Amino acid sequence: MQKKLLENINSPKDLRALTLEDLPLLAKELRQFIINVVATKEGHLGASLGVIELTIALHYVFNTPEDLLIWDVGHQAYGHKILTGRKAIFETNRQLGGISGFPKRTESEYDTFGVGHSSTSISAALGMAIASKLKGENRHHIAVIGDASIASGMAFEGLNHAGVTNANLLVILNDNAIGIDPSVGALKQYLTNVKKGTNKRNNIIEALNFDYSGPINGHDINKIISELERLKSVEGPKLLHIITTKGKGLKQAEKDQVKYHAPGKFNAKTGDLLPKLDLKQAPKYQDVFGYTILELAKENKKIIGITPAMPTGSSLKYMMDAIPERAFDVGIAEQHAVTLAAGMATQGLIPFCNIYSTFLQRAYDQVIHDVALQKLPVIFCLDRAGLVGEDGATHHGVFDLAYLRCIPNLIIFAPRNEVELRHIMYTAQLGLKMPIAIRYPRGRGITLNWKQPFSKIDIGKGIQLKQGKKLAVLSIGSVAKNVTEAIVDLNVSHYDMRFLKPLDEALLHRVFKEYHTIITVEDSTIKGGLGSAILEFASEHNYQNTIKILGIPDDFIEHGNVNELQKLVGLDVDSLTFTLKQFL
Ligand SMILES: Cc1ncc(C[n+]2csc(CCOP(=O)(O)OP(=O)(O)O)c2C)c(N)n1
Ligand SMILES: CC(=O)[C@@H](O)[C@H](O)COP(=O)(O)O
Ligand SMILES: [Mg+2]
Repeated sequence: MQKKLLENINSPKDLRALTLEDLPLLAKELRQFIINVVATKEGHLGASLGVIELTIALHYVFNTPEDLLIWDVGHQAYGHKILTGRKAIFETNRQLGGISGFPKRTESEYDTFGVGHSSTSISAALGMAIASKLKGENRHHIAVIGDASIASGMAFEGLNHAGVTNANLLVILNDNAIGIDPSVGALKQYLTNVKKGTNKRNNIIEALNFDYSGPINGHDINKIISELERLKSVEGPKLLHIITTKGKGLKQAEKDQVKYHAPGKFNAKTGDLLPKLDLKQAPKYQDVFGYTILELAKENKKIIGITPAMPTGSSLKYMMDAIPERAFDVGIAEQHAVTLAAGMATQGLIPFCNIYSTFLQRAYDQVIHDVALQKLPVIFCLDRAGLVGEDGATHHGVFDLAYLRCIPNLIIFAPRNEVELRHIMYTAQLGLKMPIAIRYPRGRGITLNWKQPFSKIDIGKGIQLKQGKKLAVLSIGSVAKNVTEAIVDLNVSHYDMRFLKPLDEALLHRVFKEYHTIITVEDSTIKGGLGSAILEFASEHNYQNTIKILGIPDDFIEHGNVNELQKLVGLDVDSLTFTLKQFL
């Protein structure tokens, strides 16, 4: 009978008791374990399958958690979670109340740093290494970072600093030549040349004062272990370059690496994706963006599309395929994406800069300093706004309304459905004299016949969706759908504000005069968003109405599916009905 290894491993101590000869079998079991769970529970797949050997080797060679291991982004850390005491609860991955899909400090002492947004690992590991030195503690600090993530500005900042320290820092560059979509940029070309052996003499890592080793085969567990053992005694900053295959061990995942980054449910035995029910469904917002920008760009030659590393996720891919000279994937470089768009806008181009709401947080200064301050008409399309679901606290797009509202010269719009998204994209490219941020949610909308003729939206105008007597509900964005359902049997008015900025003050004066009670609803933090704007309006105009703000509480919201999370924060249909009834 074949030995079973994984079932007896509850911590890296158990792993270290195995012989070197055992490790390939363990790798096989660990891979299968991940495949089996992700096939039914969903999650990120390819990245974890690609680092199975590395994960085992790291916990085998280093004395974790005493030695500090940091996974960049963390979507590749499933093997790490399973080997560090979370095997039995791995089935709860990304589910409400279950473990997080990313390393999280409160979850395990092996998760030394909370991650989710990319390219933070080198800075964090360097910080820890400097701290260890100052405290007189002798330990290793290891950052594992992918080829797409290391191309980000923040990773370079970390490397640049580390190179003038003698910190005990090991950076492992996991090079699989792909991010979510194929990696881009000159660094990718450079790494390809290193792999081919044509660039050995001109090593930018060594130029940054790092001890460089590699590239080595990241699936050869013995080789990695012996290299890690050697590096343990090398002083100062060092970088090990390993070559891996994303999705390693599952044929389809190796072949279609984009799809199997996070494939949804699939057959664990065959690897085939489970067929989706062939229902007539409303489109995903991202697709409405993708098809609409392409449609507009065919007519308006000034339109440019920009995405920082999310061509598939944002659906800018459609334009990249059709008009490659005017659609750019700039890699994981949100700051650059924004300022690039600003530069283009100075020259009369019309850039649509599509960034997930959560990732725009990284380019906040660029939005203020490079775009709004200069009143440059960049069109920001903020996808994945609101609660995104299973990715959880690191990825919810719930701060955008608050962090954007305080910026002068910026129009802020949230479509309540896909048709409104189309119309505002059309409106924005007609020649706004200032920037606009359009924020819309993850997932599908509500309109089957979404491809309606374009029509211009009046900037700063809200609309009334329902007339009632007892109170007024003001909502913004796609949460309007929940409000509409929640008030079917209630005698209340409902207004879609559409614009957070400029506010429709004429509409608000009418509402404040007609209704004593006003309830605001937004799928964004209640600190600083629509509700706050309405309170400010009331205060400025000395209105004494009762105002209740509904939205995301002042807390970080965990992972779970969107319906569960909406319930948790009181934004689902039943909760809204219940709350509104209290005010009738
Ligand atoms: C700041 C930021 N931008 C974008 C993302 C979305 N994202 C998650 S993983 C990923 C690709 C990472 O590629 P790489 O570093 O090569 O790791 P791999 O998936 O290949 O292991 C991207 C773009 C993110 N997590 N953080
Ligand atoms: C790890 C990461 O940041 C991405 O893979 C993210 O999970 C993508 O989110 P979407 O599935 O919403 O595109
Ligand atoms: Mg990669």
